[in-house]
Amino acid sequence: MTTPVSSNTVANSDIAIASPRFLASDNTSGICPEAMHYLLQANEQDDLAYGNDVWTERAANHFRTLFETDCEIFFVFNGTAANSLALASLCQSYHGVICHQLAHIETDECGGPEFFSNGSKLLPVDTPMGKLTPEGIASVVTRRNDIHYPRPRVVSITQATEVGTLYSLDELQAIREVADRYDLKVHMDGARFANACASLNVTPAEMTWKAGVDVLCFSGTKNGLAFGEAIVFFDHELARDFEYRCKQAGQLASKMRFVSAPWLGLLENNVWLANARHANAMAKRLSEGVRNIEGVEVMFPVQANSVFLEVPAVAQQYLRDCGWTFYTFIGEGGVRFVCSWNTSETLIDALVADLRQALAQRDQQ
Ligand SMILES: Cc1ncc(COP(=O)(O)O)c(C=O)c1O
Ligand SMILES: C[C@H](O)[C@H](N)C(=O)O
Repeated sequence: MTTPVSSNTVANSDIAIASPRFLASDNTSGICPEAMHYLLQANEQDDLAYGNDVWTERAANHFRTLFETDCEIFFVFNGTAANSLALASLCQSYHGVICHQLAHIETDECGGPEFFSNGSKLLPVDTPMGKLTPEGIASVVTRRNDIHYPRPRVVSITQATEVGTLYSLDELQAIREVADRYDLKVHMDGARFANACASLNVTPAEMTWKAGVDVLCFSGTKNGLAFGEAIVFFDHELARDFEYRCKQAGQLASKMRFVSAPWLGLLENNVWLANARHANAMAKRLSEGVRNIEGVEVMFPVQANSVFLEVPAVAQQYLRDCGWTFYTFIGEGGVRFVCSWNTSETLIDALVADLRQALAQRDQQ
């Protein structure tokens, strides 16, 4: 494999050095200007600590307007904390949490949900497209009813899923119906909630409490914040004492205003939606750009901002040599690219060109 001649390689002495290009995750993006504006605004003067500041109240009230209901909001640092603490508030240690086998809580949170719930067991299900189904949920609940097996208590769904697919409102409703049948709570990992709303063109209320979701973990990190996730409880009883759980877990920031205020940058003027729409559009551009590249396959329907591609190993190395960063350990293998609020058309077109070059070179070998 000769040294790549991608546009991204800069001749430097006798070797070409590719500057890194980031599409491995929406976690690599920067802070969007609107969020930065409020971060600086919150820095203009001192304020009360531990969430008692005016910015945290403003942001929480904005969420209640956005979700069209009197929900309870808690701001934490990252998604693993959000999911782990939310799940811990929904079940006891002897309960089980039904999730997809590709769920982030199962694959990428290092046992956080089990740890913070003092032992609630994740009960993974293998169903198509990274999505739980009513039948899959029922199969877990009815699998056993003896005292030796944890009692299923929660259904955890990820919207958009870890493989970039979406639950329709009807599918969410069907999951709510099976949850009611078996007395289960519904948790939504909304790491890419904004992308799902944008793609389905539905309101946050329609995709949560109106579809029977009890608690949502809404990621700001992946939508343009430096960090920060909002845990949104639609059932006040489930939120009882949750602030103590956050404090004990080290998730109560003393200068909470710097976590909450940037959310105003996303929530005002629906910047969260515009950021998500852009990321989704870039994912679509990528998936359409590679459609006619012989040897590259799109593994899942591109319904949000993630694109999973089957790419031959030698071509993967070519991409790495061109400076592309991507993960291969998520989902069912393949190469994952995730687009963000700031992903440019130029970057996407450069990736498509490098992929085309990679496969052309492979075919010449
Ligand atoms: C589906 C999903 N859920 C939750 C998270 C939260 O993870 P983190 O703790 O890295 O913020 C991520 C991370 O990107 C994710 O992809
Ligand atoms: C690597 C990890 O899964 C992270 N949540 C991501 O999606 O990039």
